[in-house]
Amino acid sequence: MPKPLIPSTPSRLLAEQALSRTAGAPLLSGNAVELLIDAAAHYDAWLTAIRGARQRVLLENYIIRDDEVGRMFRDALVERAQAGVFVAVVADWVGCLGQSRSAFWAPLRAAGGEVRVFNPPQLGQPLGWISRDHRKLLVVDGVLGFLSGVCISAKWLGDPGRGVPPWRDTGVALRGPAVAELEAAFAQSWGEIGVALRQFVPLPEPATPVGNVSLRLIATQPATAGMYRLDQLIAAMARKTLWLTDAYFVGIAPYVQALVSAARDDVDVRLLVPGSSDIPVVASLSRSGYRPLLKAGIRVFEWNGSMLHAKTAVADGQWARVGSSNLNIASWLSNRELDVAVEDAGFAGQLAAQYERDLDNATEIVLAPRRHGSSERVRSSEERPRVRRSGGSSGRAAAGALRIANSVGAVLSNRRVLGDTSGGPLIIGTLALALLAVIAILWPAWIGWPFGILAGWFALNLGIRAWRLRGRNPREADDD
Ligand SMILES: O=P(O)(O)OC[C@H](O)CO
Repeated sequence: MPKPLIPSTPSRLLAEQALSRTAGAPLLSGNAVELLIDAAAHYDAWLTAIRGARQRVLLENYIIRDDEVGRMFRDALVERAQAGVFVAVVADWVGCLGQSRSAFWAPLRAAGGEVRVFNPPQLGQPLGWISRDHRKLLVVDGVLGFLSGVCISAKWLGDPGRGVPPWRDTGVALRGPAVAELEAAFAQSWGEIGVALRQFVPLPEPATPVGNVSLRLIATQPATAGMYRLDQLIAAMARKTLWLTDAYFVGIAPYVQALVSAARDDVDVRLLVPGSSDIPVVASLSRSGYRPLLKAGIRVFEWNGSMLHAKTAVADGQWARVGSSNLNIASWLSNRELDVAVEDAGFAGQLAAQYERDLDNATEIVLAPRRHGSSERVRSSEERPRVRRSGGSSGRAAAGALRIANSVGAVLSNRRVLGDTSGGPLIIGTLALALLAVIAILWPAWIGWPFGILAGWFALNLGIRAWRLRGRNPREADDD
């Protein structure tokens, strides 16, 4: 019997306080939680919920693609809007870039539905595009809610015709008090883009709780870092096991250190990542971070299917996290994300069992001794099956760029000890800077022009921002 992650009173009260403050989210009891595995199960559950909506449908997703899946959702929303149901959709501008155009939503708007696009590029915010709405959320009638890693695109279903299996992804269906929090999270995104969400007639409280699961709903906004701090805290609190799954792992030093410390305390720490990613550059950056994990005794596995897109964690068979947050700096610090942290042995057990099933289709990465030379090399523990994958695109490259900058910055400022793991990003950084140096010496105008244009662009944006803020009192300006 594993020791529980959160022990009995009074340590429990202290642990709860730490978890609530860190996550910025209270513990909500009386919920029902259902685990959803892979996109087909999600799309079935989501479409059934939408088609059964009687009063309101709130949908927020990073990617909604104009393909057979996207159109199925749009048509279901149109049908509900025509029947008088309030339908509101938030889609992310970067996530949907090249996936769906404004015209895709014309039938829904014509039916009375409302669609808002999160954070398109705008003057006055030259770096504003970095912050994305990465949530995957659906709430129907204020009683049934979903959050997940799954976007709305046929890509998640694979391509049976070409032998591409479906992507591995994870989400949950929620009933109970958590659903009001989901609506509040949606209302916050909605209100950020335009006029606030209308008030709905409150539904009568069910006479008895719909379930007995306690959880925290963590709806992060840029720089609140609730999920980052919670991930660190869980690594510090785990006593027996910490099993992580992530699509775009780009470990930064403080988090890697938290995992290393847990492993050194004999916690069974495992990390499952894609073997074949839709964003190969991020996979390479993930790999370049394996060595310190392996050296500390953390077990790393690469999934052998088409693409592993899930973002989950399970600790000590007691605590489980599911949602949209990847283990990288883009998710932790600059996006709007939505995750649920469940404190329930039954649910955590289900997620742990799924983890073990996933490992059956994964290859362990190990440190193997070299024949000549001193250091060990990172390699697969076995011959791997070749799997076809479908293509993809994403802003997670920004996390990769940050990792390169992090490693190069560490060398230049001498501010942390670099393990031999930083070699990959350092080589990329070295080549990029050497290229820049050659261009600057031989063709200075090639550097001068872009620099001049960039400086001018920033000046223009800052000027516009200053102009908009003129005459406002400092408190209003702070709120902006
Ligand atoms: O950002 P994620 O983790 O939702 O991944 C979306 C990818 O861009 C899919 O190609």
